[in-house]
This record gives sequence, structure tokens and C-alpha cells, in this order.
Amino acid sequence: MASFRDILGYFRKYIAIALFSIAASSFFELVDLVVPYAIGQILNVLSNQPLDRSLQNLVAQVALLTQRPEDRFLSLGVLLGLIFLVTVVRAPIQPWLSAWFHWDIALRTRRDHLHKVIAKILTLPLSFYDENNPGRIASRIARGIENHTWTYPEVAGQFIPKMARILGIFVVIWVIEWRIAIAFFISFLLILVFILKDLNGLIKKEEVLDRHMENTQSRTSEIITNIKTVKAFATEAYELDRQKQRLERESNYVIYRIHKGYVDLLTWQKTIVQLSVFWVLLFTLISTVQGHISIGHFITTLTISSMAYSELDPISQMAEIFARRYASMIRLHEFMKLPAGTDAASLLPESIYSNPYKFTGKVELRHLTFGYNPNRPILKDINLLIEPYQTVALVGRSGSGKSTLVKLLFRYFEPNQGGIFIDGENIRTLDTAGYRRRLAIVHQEVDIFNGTLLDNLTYGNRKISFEQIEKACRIARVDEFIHDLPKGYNTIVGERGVRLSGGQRQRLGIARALIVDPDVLVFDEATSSLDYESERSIQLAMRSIFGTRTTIIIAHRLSTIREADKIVVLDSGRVVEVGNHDELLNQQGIYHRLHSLQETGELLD
Ligand SMILES: Nc1ncnc2c1ncn2[C@@H]1O[C@H](COP(=O)(O)OP(=O)(O)OP(=O)(O)O)[C@@H](O)[C@H]1O
Repeated sequence: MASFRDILGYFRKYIAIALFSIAASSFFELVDLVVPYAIGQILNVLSNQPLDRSLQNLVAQVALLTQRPEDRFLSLGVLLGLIFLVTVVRAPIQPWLSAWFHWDIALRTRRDHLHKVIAKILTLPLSFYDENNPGRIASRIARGIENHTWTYPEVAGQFIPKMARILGIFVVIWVIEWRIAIAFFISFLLILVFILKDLNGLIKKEEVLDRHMENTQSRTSEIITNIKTVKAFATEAYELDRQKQRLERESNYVIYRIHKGYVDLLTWQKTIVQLSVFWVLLFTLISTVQGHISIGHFITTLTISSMAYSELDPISQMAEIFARRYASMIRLHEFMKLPAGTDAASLLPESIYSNPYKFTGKVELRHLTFGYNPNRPILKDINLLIEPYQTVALVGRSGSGKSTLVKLLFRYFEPNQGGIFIDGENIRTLDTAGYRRRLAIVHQEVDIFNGTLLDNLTYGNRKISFEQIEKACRIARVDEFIHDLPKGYNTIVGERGVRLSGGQRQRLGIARALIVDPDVLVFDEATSSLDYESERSIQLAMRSIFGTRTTIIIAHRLSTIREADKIVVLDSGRVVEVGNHDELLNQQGIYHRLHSLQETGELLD
């Protein structure tokens, strides 16, 4: 379980400047106490009572320096000078020594923290993203970061300095009359213990609320992502009702469990504070009547003790706000502590790869066994040799493990037994990022980033020449539609730009993969969602790639893979047939059945 220390850890880098600025803020809070003290002393001067000894010394020094008589006017002048110094002179200095640094540290830490969050997003295993949707993750990050940023200036710039002021007040009262100081101290201790005890319970409730809110936001994000399905199935009313119930539950929890808790706390706090003020007034009055303290000290004690009690409201409000935020900060910290996936690539800049890998493209699977749950293997003892430049197709029923095999090839998951070897080397022993740079994949759904077509094409390789880009576009038949785009290569595509059709996206995906010039190229069901014409165009593009590098194709449509050198049929996670198209047809096995089904639409027994 993460703790408060973990949250503090994010500020460790700025510890020196943080201590300095907190000390400065605390100093200014203490300096404020000079004003009520000086006013008390002015009262003493006006009522012909003596000044405190230290002040008498100060006045004597000033009289000596200025060659003036030590009278009431000089005393008043010194006291006014003191007030001027701690109010007017300090005013322009204070913000630069406190507020400036508190926000500077908060904003720098925010930047560092976000940097780490992005690194974490990039290195978490794929399984995390299978289990948590983007809305849930984004909500957790946004709330955590926001609360982290806002909390620091409040704690460093207000909470701690105000506590220092209260301590200062205690010392001043102690100097004036220790009995009053003890009464003051007891009342304060009572209030603080009371606040802290209640807040502890509230923090736990805030954590539950945080989870509720995350669930609601996660569903909202799902609605946005799946809006077409929601509309098509006319489930708008259902979704609205479901979210309404969630919001209802959330707000009931906030109102009756949390908000009520804070109001209860406030009620008690206000009552105890007023009792304490009265208690100190009583003590001070008794001390004055008995002649233990002067009128000036009576005024000073009352003023500064009510200053202390008036600080209790902002302090408890800050403690309350902190409690509200604490849960989300802790949850962000727990996110930061999630272990990186075994598939995490190095985040070192590309420029350090002075010696990039280069493979012939010979891929070998040896006794490969894997299950997302190790007790339920999806791939079982797979042995397969793919020679350099060969084109190998993976076919099999849905769920037979084709995509899983490709995920292992890309090292998104580690095999439970056996391994994958490239040019004889186990891919586990290679640098993940360096290895992946030698592979490329064209998914069924090609991701488009918001930016120009050129940006999207060169996503995997920014250093390529324009001639090579054009060549890749010719092979992938991107050139067939590029002239229809308003600004050719510079057309903005994606979220805020021109929408590309399914076939166009596929061709962009192929060109993007070719631009990387991979040693192994994978097509993951690249044509299964396309119309006949687009499919033809992509098949032609793929055909011109066959033989130029090792190519692995996962295909449901068998027409795509007739020309593959090797067709591997998977069934329930095992390789059941291997051969080329003609050989497999002659075997009259699963491939033959699948082929007949696609050719005639009838299933042969
Ligand atoms: N991230 C995952 N976590 C747990 N199980 C998974 C995960 N991805 C896939 N599976 C399971 O693994 C099995 C094989 O899935 P896989 O996607 O590899 O099959 P496939 O042959 O590619 O299927 P299709 O042709 O339908 O895409 C399926 O039973 C599936 O439910």
C-alpha cells in the first residue's frame, strides 16, 4: 500500500529549494505577529505603562544613534517603524520568496510526473490495456496529476507556515503568561486530534468514491468509443439510465457518507473553537485583573490567540481538501508502481542504436507453448521453420491461436515453454526495441495518427528519403488514391483530417510497414474486412512484396494465400497441416474443408 512518504518522494529532486521556500513562508507568518505585539506596546505607551525590556533596550539604542531624548514620541516612532518594516517593506519581497517557489516546484514536479506517467503508459504490458479501458486510465491519471499539482502550494505555502504561526503564537503567549499558554495549547491539541481522527475515516471513503467515479468515466468513454453500436442497437435510453443510476449512487455516497462527514466535522470544530476562544478570554482577563499582565499584554494575547483560532478554519479546510485529494494521489502512485511488462521496449532515444540488428529473416519456433493463463495453453508445442524470404500463411478456425502466435513473435508475451529464434538467436536474448524495429505488421484495423499522410507513412522510420517513400507507396498502391487527396502527401488525415476508407487505410498500413524495410513482415487478416475491389488491390500489393523478405500472413480468405510457399494450419493451438496450397488440397484435411467452404459455400464432410 502506498503511503504519504511515496507522494513526498515526487518532490525529492527539489528538496533544498522546497525547504528554503517553506522556511521563508513560515518566517513571514511569524513576522506578522510583530503587529499585534507592537500595538499592545503602543497601548502601554499611551496608558503610561512601561515597554517590555527588550523594546526599552531597542529604544535606548535608537536614542543613542539619533541623539534624541528617550521619550514616548521616540518609543512610538520605533514601534511604528517596526510595523512599517514587517508590513509595507516585506510586501513586495514575500511573493518572490514564497509563492514563486511553491508554484515553480509544483509545476516542475507536474512536468516530471507526467513524463514518468507517459513512460509508464509506454511500458505497461498489453494485458493491462486488455483489462483497463482508456477512459479508466485517463481518468486515474488526470485526477491524480491535478490533485498532486494543486496540493503542493497549499501544503508548502499555507498549511506548514500556518502551523508555524500557531507555534509562534504559543511561544509569544508563553512569554507573556505561561498559564494562558497552557490553556491555549490544550485547546489546540484537542481540536487537531479531533480533526485528524475524523479525516482518517473520510480519506477511506474518498477512496471508495474515487473508484465509483472511475467506473462511471470508464463507461462514458466506452459509450463514446462504441457510439456506432449504441446507436445501431438503439440502446441510448438504456445507456443513459445505467449512467444515471451510477451517478445517483455516486452522489448519494458523496452527500450522505462524505459531505455529511465534513459538515459534522465542521460543526464540532466550530463549537470547540468558540469554547476555546472564550476559555482563553477568561484566563487572560483573570490574569489582568490579578495584575499578572499589563493592558497591552491583555490586548496582545487576545489578538494573537484569536489570530491562531481564526487560522484553524483555513487549516482544517486545507486538511479536508487534502483528504479529498489524497486517495487519487495514492491511486496514481499505485499506477506508477505497476510493473513494466516483460515486453517493455527500452525508452532510450533511437540515436543510441548505432549498431541496429539486421536479420536474414529465418524464423524458427521450437516447442512453443503458451497460454494467457498458463494453465490453459492456447498454443501447444508448436514447431515451425520459416526460411528467409519465404511467405508463410497461418490459417485455422477463429480462436485457433494465429494472432497469439504473432503476439509472441513481437514479444508482447513470453512463451511458457520453448522459444522463438531469429537467425538462430532466441528473441528473448535480444534488445526488445532493436528487435522489433526489424519487424513490421499490418493490422486489420490500421491505426491512423492525427497528422499528415506523410507523418503517418514515416511513423516507423523518419529518416527515409522521399524517393523511397514514393517507391513504397507505389508497391502498396497508395499512389492510386494519393492524387485524390487535397494536398497529396501533406493532407491531414485522421481525427481532425480527411477520413480514409478501409482499403486506403490498409494500403497506408502496408506502405508504412515497407518504409521500415523490415526483415519480417506480418499481415494480420489484412483483407478480411474489405470489398472485392479493395481486396484485389491489396492482394496485388502483397503479391509484389512476396519474396522480397520473410512474410507471414494470417488470412481468413484463402484466396490471399494461394501463392504462399508454406501454409500452416492451426487447430486448437496445434499445427495440424503444413504444405503449399496444392499439397494441402491433396491431403483432404482441414485446409481442404476450409477451401471448399469458401469456394462453394458448402461444408464438405
Ligand atoms: N489478451 C487475451 N487474454 C486472454 N485470452 C486471450 C487474449 N487474446 C486472445 N485470447 C484467447 O486466445 C485464443 C486464441 O485467440 P487468437 O486471437 O490468437 O485466435 P485467432 O486464431 O487469431 O482468432 P481469429 O481468427 O478469430 O482472430 C482465443 O480463445 C481467445 O479467446
